[in-house]
Amino acid sequence: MDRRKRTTEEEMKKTKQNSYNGESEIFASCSFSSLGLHPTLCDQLRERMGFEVPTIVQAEAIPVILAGRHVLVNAATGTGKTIAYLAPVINHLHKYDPRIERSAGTFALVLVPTRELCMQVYEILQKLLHRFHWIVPGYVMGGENRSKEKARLRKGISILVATPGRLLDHLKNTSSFLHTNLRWIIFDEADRILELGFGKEIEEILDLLGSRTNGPTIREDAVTSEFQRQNLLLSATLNEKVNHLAQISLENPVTIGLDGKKMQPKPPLEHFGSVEFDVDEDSEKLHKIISPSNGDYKLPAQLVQRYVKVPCGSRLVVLLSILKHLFEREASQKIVVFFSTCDAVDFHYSLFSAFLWPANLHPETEDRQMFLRFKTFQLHGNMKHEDRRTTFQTFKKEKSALLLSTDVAARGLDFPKVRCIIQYDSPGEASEYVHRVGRTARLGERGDSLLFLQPVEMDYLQDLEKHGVSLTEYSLLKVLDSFPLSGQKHHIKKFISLEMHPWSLYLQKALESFIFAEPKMKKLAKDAFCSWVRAYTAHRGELKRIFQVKKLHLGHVAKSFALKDQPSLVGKSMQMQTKKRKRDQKQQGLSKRKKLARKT
Ligand SMILES: Nc1ncnc2c1ncn2[C@@H]1O[C@H](COP(=O)(O)OP(=O)(O)OP(=O)(O)O)[C@@H](O)[C@H]1O
Repeated sequence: MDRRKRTTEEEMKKTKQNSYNGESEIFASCSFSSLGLHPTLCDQLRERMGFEVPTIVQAEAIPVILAGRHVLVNAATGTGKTIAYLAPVINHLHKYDPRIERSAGTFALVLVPTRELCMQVYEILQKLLHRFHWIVPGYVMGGENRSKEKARLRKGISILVATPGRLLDHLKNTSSFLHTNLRWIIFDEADRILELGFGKEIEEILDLLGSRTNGPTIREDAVTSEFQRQNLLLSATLNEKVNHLAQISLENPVTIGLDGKKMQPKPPLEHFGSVEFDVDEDSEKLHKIISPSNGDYKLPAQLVQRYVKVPCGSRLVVLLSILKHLFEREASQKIVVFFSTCDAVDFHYSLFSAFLWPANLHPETEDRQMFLRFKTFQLHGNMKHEDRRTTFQTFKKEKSALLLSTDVAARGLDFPKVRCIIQYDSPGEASEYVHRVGRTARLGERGDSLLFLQPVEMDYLQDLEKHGVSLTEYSLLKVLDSFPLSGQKHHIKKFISLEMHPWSLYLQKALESFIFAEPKMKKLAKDAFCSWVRAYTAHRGELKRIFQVKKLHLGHVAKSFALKDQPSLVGKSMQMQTKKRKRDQKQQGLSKRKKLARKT
């Protein structure tokens, strides 16, 4: 073992002893300077960012990264992974003598899955580099103006944050993009980058940058750095694909946050399709990596996780009632609601922004008031780039607001003070559940999450249990009982069903009348209905067994979009699915009847 390696391991041991002293589950009991960071950078962390001490993941990762090792970090959401990789990179760069210059091009590359995360990391970089003006931060990402990006790359960007598609585009087409000095490649939210289908782009990027550890022979046009390469991979959840990326990009990595988990030998080559590389005994030893499928996901300990069981036809009234209840109970708070499709976000956003209290409920007041009286924002991939950017920035600053979003906001985004996450449409993969709820309860703060499930979807709880995620039931009737009807108090018997609750019936009727009277809303509702059904059929693997469209009553699904009647499902595939569902239902009915006949 060389001296550098030994020192790193000793430092890690020391850090762990310091960190896990029982004082806090989030912060370490050491200082940033004791980790080896330069005093100016420590000042910067304290003065510009307000960070007095490192988090545990930072205390573990920073010395290892400073020592030049490749690293795989698996730590819970909101534990400070961004600083864990940015601080040591900046520390190294600011020490170069002579000082690095813009004209030397890019030294560090941070790859992220979404534009919002790209902006977020870039903004943190700007703050951190305030006193290091010679280290230039920059970003390239989908949706931005290519020629402006080219111009910025030509001038030189020392630390570049990028989404994979756009980066590859510049690597191939921007000849002035200088990366001969590249030393670090960092994959933030590594698993998501791969889930989004960027696997091929990533392999191509690694090849073009000459950074594939033992992949196919490096391409002739690949430019290798004069520096020793150091690659870092980070995520709160890992999967099989990350295993592969780790194998082709990390060399003898130090794993952080994977203690006690089962190590998995390198899988057979054919498993990864396009990738072929030689396996010898040494590399076999080097490339041992976690098998996350066997492990529990890490969730913030203080997060309170609940589920609510709601029949399909009552979903919308329950969502509106819960939101109203939560904001009235605590006026100043932020909530994020996750939906499965862009159309669903559009519909609910328009509805929440326009729906008024029904006129007959408060006849004494002349002006009808908004049903939900808090600022509402929407975020999804079909929005204009500029609108996405504005929403992201504004919601960040708001003290009290609601964000309706697709999974575009599920990863890495750090919206301060989000108090509650509602998963109105279930997330699918358990890892996605973990990231969605990870937008709250960040850095030891309080946080609640609520998962909507239909009675036919309850098995999903078992799927989450397999990953160590367990939820308790939310008591909904109390919330519904708290709404008055025309000034009368309704005395509800405890056993009344949700669908028959007077408040549910009343609100559903009001919503349906509202949608019926507004052609624009009706169109949005229909579109949302169709894409929701399509998304429901797209669940993969094990989850297909739980989320079966044929178990749904499409009339009730329509009700959840405040539609009185079920719209025709446009598109051939949908028509075929409906026919199949009806056929299946008929057959099920027949066999049930047969069974009954046999019994009696
Ligand atoms: N040492 C620190 N002291 C105080 N706050 C910190 C410290 N480090 C990071 N933070 C803050 O903690 C929050 C979470 O950090 P960050 O977004 O890096 O978490 P993460 O682990 O990357 O989360 P995710 O897995 O969701 O991407 C941010 O608001 C960040 O500013």
